[in-house]
Amino acid sequence: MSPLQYQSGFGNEHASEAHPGALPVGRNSPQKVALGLYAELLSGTAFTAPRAENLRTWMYRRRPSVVVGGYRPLEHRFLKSGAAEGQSVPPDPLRWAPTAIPDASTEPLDFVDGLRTFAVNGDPDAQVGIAVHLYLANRSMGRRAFVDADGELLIVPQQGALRVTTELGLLDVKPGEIALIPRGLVFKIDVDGPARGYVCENHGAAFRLPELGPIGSNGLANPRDFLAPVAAYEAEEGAYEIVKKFGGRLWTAEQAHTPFNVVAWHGNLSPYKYDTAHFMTIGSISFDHPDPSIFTVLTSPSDTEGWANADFVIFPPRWLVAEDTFRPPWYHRNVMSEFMGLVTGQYDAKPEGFKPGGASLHNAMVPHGPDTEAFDKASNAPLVPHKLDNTLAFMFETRWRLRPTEFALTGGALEATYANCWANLADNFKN
Ligand SMILES: O=C(O)Cc1cc(O)ccc1O
Ligand SMILES: [Fe+2]
Repeated sequence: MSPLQYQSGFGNEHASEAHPGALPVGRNSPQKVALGLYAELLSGTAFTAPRAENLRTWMYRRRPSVVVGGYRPLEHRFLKSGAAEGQSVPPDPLRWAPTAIPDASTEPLDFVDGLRTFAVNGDPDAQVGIAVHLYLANRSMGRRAFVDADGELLIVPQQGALRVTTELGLLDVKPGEIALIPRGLVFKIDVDGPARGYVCENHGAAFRLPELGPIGSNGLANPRDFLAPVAAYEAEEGAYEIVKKFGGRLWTAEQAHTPFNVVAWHGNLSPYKYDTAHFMTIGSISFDHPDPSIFTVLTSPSDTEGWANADFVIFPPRWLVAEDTFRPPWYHRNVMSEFMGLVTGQYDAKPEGFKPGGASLHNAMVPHGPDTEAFDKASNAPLVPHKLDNTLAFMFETRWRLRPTEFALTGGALEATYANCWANLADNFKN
């Protein structure tokens, strides 16, 4: 397959047409759209949201989205939303081993079937909070499409490449890259083998790039490295199943034609892919371990400045050069709640116990930090420049306590003995 084409720039007013002349010029809704198309507006923010935050896109398509059969409930045992669907959470640190991707011959799973919610907070009806899911997929969605009215989806592949088909075009996304799918945009995910990864379903304000403050006008995730699709539509005739997440539940409807029938579009509400290898990482060049906010790729603000509904933070390959410094993360308790995953390699605070495809949750005010092995090693390591390489961990950090789901607590991956990783931290006090 030849590489896909993209348009670059986070939040840009993108414009793309798969047929010349399909995009109206100088207006959005002409009396008759060119080429017999219908105009349809997708609004990701209230019409009257401030201009700097306003998100909307105009689509010019072969049939508008109203042409769909009625929705019926669709059961999904493992998909949960909002704090109310979480379990009461113990004030312990929690960690999970990787969940295996089932074999396609015994348990066929597409991206939607394979969603396993691990932790929830907030309430999708109140547009607050997040849900953290794992996905396990061993087959393509094919003629099945998904649309999430409850939130935007930040997808972090850990194993297996994804072909993401959206109303606005195609994205190829592989481990090390992420995809961002706006709330309400129809998409499907096809795979070419077993696939696994993490999803942050964001019920709150759309993810955006963080302010840079004194860092200046460049750095961290640069806007131009976010790639939006170009317009593309499916030519094949035939029906689709449309699965919609709406009010914490799944619904299914039959549509006699493809939802991927947008011939042209323009606007600033679009899906993106982003390669974390392009993240310009900043760190200490003197001493001390800085706060992990320096690794923020995207942030979803809450109504209180600085207290994010969700931050997406990565721990990519980087140099450690700080002098007279304990270089891994410090021991700490945080009012924010920290859900972590590992795409590849090792995480310096937990070199052995935290595995790619696994996860950890350090909820509000739950103490955590380097395990005994990491503490001993880092306390005695020569402080020469050291490259942390071949690694990618990440964190979904949120101001609201994350409640694990029943699946997370009883599905078999929870480590009963996680807290033992600190048990041998001795009292070394000498007076
Ligand atoms: O707990 C963690 O491993 C995440 C984390 C990393 C870091 O460098 C500083 C603080 C923090 O919470
Ligand atoms: Fe932490």
